[in-house]
Amino acid sequence: MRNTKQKKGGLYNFFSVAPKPDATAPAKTSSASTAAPCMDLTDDEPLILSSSSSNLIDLTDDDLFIPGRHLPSSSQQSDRMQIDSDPRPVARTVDTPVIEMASSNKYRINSSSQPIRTKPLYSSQEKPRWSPSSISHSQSDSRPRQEIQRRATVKPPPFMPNRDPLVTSGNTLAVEKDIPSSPYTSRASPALSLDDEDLFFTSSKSGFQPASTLSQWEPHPYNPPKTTSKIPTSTPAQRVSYVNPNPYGSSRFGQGTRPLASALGGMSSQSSRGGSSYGSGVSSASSKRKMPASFKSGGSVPKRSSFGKSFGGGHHGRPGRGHQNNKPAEYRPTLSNEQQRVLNMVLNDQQSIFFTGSAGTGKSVLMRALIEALMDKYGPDAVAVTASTGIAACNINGSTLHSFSGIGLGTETVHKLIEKVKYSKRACQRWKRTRVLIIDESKTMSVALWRT
Ligand SMILES: Nc1ncnc2c1ncn2[C@@H]1O[C@H](COP(=O)(O)OP(=O)(O)OP(=O)(O)O)[C@@H](O)[C@H]1O
Repeated sequence: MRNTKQKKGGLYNFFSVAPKPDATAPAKTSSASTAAPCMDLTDDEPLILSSSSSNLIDLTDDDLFIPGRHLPSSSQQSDRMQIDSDPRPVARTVDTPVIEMASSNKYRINSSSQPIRTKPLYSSQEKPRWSPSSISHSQSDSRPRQEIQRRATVKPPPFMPNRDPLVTSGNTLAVEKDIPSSPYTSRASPALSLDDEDLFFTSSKSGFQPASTLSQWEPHPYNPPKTTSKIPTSTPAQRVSYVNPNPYGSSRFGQGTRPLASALGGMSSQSSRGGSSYGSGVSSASSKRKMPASFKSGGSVPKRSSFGKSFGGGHHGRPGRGHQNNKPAEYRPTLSNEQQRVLNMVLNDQQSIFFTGSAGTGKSVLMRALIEALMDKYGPDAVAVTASTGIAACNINGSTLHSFSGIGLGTETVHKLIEKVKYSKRACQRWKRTRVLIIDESKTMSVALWRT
């Protein structure tokens, strides 16, 4: 980068910015041009005004390129111009502000010697050299600061997102220096591939930490894994029993745990067969997999058969026989006399009843007591716990009446509904083994369905 020292031989567009002592003495400008510091404006370099050498630099719109005043010196080349339009004394401009302007603000002289200020043009390879830190001001300058700033203001270049951060060198600073690189385009961003078999692991080729070092992995306290394997530990107190994430749902929920089971130890039945509905390459990934130390202690996951039992094997929506519910015991208040009377009517007298009441009268408490007592008496499969809506069914850990009965929407006639139930083998089995049918929130059922 050239400084503002005078050059004997102008190389490019060489402008000597000197004070104008007297308009009537044009010959003196020639000597002033040789004595005064000069400024070199090239195509490649920004305009630099150095204060260390007490150069006179003051670029304003009034000072530049007045036609008729640009007198090419005979001792200089044809493209060497002298500007003597500044009437201010030299002493005033000592320690002028240091202004670094971008190359886009250079001036060009056309054939008619008219100044043309070109717009900032940045090619795809050129880096913008604008920076607000490149503008500084001297304390001894007598001009208002706002004026200096206005003159030194350089319009920043447009944002170019696909460009690399500009590497700074020398005195040139760049506005893109602090722009963070995009993680999608940065070459330094390591590749991270995720699939069901590569949980917690990254490719070693990417330079990431290998998964084998993640021995201290622990689940997030706010999102603990609901399904854990039976991990044999030294003390029985630390043994983690199997927790059913959805003990009241159907067996379909058991499938959702297999990816996690695969991540835990790859011991699920489906992973052992080498097939997975969550992507290919399971067997190859399993061979390369290194489990964290916390999962290396021989954890096993129940197979498909036990899954079916654990996850609500009973199609009535009740917990299956293999279910082990670790939920805390519910609060079971002692039944009142009225509640106990209804309970006796059902259990002892075997009456079909319809009990209702206003909110908070203990209907749900009585319902839970009835279900428990009936299951103890007739067996879990003989008691069908249903509700007219899904939300009500979830509240009592049951299923909807339509789902249990297999009648679909239940809008057909009785004969057609019977044929539909007969067509479903599982529905027929449910009806055959049911001895007690409980329907919660039966008020919301349609009258037509009641009559049916
Ligand atoms: N016999 C009882 N002894 C003590 N508390 C009871 C008894 N029966 C019900 N409760 C309490 O009364 C409250 C309301 O009971 P419950 O939810 O069964 O009423 P509900 O009729 O089902 O209300 P809703 O119709 O709004 O569902 C509950 O907090 C329940 O614990």
